[in-house]
Amino acid sequence: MLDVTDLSCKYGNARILENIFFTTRKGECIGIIGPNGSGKSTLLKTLSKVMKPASGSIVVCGKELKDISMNELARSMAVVPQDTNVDFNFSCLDIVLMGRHPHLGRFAVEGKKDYDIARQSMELTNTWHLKDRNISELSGGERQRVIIARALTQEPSVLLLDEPVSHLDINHQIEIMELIQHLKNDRGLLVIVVIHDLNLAARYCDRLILLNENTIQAAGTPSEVLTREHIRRAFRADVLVRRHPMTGTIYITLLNSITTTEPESDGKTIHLVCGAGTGTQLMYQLKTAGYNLTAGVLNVLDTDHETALHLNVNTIVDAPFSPITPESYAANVDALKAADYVVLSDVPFGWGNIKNLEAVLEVSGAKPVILIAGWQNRDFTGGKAGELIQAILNKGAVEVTSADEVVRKLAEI
Ligand SMILES: Nc1ncnc2c1ncn2[C@@H]1O[C@H](COP(=O)(O)OP(=O)(O)OP(=O)(O)O)[C@@H](O)[C@H]1O
Repeated sequence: MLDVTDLSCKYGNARILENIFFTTRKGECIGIIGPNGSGKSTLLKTLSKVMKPASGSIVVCGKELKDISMNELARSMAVVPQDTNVDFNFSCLDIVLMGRHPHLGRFAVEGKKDYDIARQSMELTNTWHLKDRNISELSGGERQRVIIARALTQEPSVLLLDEPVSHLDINHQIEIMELIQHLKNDRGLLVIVVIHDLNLAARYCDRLILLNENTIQAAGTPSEVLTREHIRRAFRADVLVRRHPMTGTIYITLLNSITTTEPESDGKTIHLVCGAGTGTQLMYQLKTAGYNLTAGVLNVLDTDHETALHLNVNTIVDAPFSPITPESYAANVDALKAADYVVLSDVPFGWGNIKNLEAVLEVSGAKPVILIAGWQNRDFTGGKAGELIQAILNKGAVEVTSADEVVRKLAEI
């Protein structure tokens, strides 16, 4: 529907984009993402013929873009720019009706059909109540929605939007993204949207194009593109990428800007005994502090096991909900012996994981062991776990109360 082959874009001699290839289909939403200055708006301007490409080809609905007149293009493609400021004193309805101009004859005025289409578009974008207001008096979010209504009034088959939700509150953000979903699903529009919010991109876009370093760094489905590694490289940010249990789409949590991460360790190794989510914050903080981390024994599907996978922590695992096997126990003892320090989270102990305490006891006294307080309330073995922890403390383990304190304590050792 809109196919791009070997496109490159320049401002003067400044090379902005090159080697851009992608194809699109009717009824899909493509998100253009990337760090500031990576060329997202430039790409959109080139696709909409506002800017001439330095080289390459853009084909819209089977025809080379360079051979399509602006008026003809406006009948198949509508654009919602990043800056929706309008300096004229037009009513919102007048602005929306301007979307009909490409369809009208040279001297024709809008008729009932045009009004009906404009009204429909304004109702879809929840702006009909603003029809008599002066566009220059609207809030940024209201104006954005009016400009989207104008774009829809063009009855395009391709809709390009440059950061359409940047001025909107979260409710209106979802409203616009759901409108986009409706337009592609029910009207078969191809939507290409520049979007900064990676979570909205993951949720509403079928495919993403990640621009970085003058070209496409990654393209594909949201889960193919929004990996920790891709985000790290493009945005210089450390994130957690997970699948949302309710929406089923992936979501991203920002952890840290990479430039602020200053390792505090000399590459020492810590073996972490944790489980049931008690190790998640610890793993992240210890990794951020620069320690090499191992963990175990964890059950597959335990929250901490998932975190370990995200953070590339070498982990000894057993099957979900299974007690620790002799093989895992032996591997855990080996990992404990190989580590410089041992950290024991405030994990609840039952008969399934009590062997982890026996393993820690085996190395206690030989190396620093730090444990997080709270075990007294988390002993589901009728006192056996408490006895083992007391024995570990008797061998010189240090008890602290938080993950932050673990990091501080380790820095002191
Ligand atoms: N008119 C112009 N003349 C010269 N350089 C420009 C022009 N417009 C943009 N640039 C430069 O081109 C590069 C890409 O800009 P562009 O606006 O396409 O990036 P973007 O990815 O949309 O950024 P943002 O996320 O900040 O909106 C930037 O380095 C920018 O400074």
